[in-house]
Amino acid sequence: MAGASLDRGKPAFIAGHRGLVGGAVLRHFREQGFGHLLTRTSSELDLRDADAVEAFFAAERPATVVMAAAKVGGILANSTYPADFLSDNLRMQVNVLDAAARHGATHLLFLGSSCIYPKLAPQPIREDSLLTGPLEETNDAYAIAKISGVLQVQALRRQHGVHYVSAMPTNLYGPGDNFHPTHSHVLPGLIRRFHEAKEQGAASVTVWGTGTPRREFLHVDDLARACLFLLENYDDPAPINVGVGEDLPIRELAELVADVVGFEGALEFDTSKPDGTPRKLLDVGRIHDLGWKAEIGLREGLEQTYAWYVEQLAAGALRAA
Ligand SMILES: NC(=O)C1=CN([C@@H]2O[C@H](COP(=O)(O)OP(=O)(O)OC[C@H]3O[C@@H](n4cnc5c(N)ncnc54)[C@H](OP(=O)(O)O)[C@@H]3O)[C@@H](O)[C@H]2O)C=CC1
Ligand SMILES: C[C@H]1O[C@H](OP(=O)(O)OP(=O)(O)OC[C@H]2O[C@@H](n3cnc4c(=O)[nH]c(N)nc43)[C@H](O)[C@@H]2O)[C@@H](O)[C@@H](O)C1=O
Repeated sequence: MAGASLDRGKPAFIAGHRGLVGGAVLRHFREQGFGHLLTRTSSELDLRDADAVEAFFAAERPATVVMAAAKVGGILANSTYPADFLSDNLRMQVNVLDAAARHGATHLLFLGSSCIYPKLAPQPIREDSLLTGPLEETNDAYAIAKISGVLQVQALRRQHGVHYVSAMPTNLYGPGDNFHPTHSHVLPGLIRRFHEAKEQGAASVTVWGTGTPRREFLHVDDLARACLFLLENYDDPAPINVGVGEDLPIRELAELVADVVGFEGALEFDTSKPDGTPRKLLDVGRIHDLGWKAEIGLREGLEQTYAWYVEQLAAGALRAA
């Protein structure tokens, strides 16, 4: 279904603009001529605080909202802090989506994640797999919060006639990522570990799990393009997948990162760490049919991200995580 027209001159709120996704969306929206972009850091506006969110929307009245603020982390962070991942994300979503509808935001994009689908969903995963089976245990709390967001978008559309939509991106990477040694996702985690091993002349690098799970990786600049594309061209209650349509085993990903970083030692696998879901490849047929496709190849995206990481490290400008 085509999107209802969005006015790029009206105020647009990018929630989570200092994060991986929000940062890329902000850059893209600036380039695309948005005239009035609203941003707040979490210390300026804690989105878990309902009164503060209400006051912000009442004062600023954004017409468009991209909900890219969330408590986010890799497999270990998700499985260690499930209570925080559930309640922080529920609070932020409920506050932002309800206030948006109450204060006249006509367009909103809610970002979910491919982990909302059942652990053993048929591959590639279609949008209609949602709620057809048990979730992956390492991220079930986060997934339930995200599924509630999808339902909230659908309920607000039904009750208030707003043009709110939900996108389900696959695993993301790129400039602005969180490179924390234990709480990050696999790609930034490995970039950092291989880089440090190269610098220290280490003989081997440890990769978590067995190396057999398969994952798909989308560059965040591709996702940012998809976010605007969907706000302008998609107006449907069903969530829509955003991915590349190709995946690879973690072992091959690790070999690729080692090659890009220039680490020539051995790989070891720590099987005491969780593997997570065995495979998570999105079916991207629906978004392809609408006319959007990923453009940045994994090797090219990795080289660009590694160059960015080295530059930020030298400048002491990597985000605190
Ligand atoms: N990274 C990935 O691989 C994937 C991400 N996604 C989704 O994309 C969205 C963004 O993720 P990503 O950019 O990676 O996450 P990041 O951790 O990079 O950024 C999250 C942002 O959320 C903001 N935030 C967190 N807590 C609060 C709070 N209490 N109040 C206000 N703002 C807050 C932070 O703001 P501040 O910096 O000011 O503290 C931060 O900039 C999430 O919904 C996530 O589920 C989906 C699939 C994969
Ligand atoms: C985006 C997505 O992200 C998470 O799910 P995940 O796909 O399992 O993400 P991950 O990137 O953390 O791991 C992918 C695979 O890689 C392996 N792995 C190897 N070495 C490292 C490593 O060094 N760090 C990490 N994190 N993983 C490693 C790891 O063992 C696993 O097999 C959820 O939080 C979920 O909620 C979510 O939305």
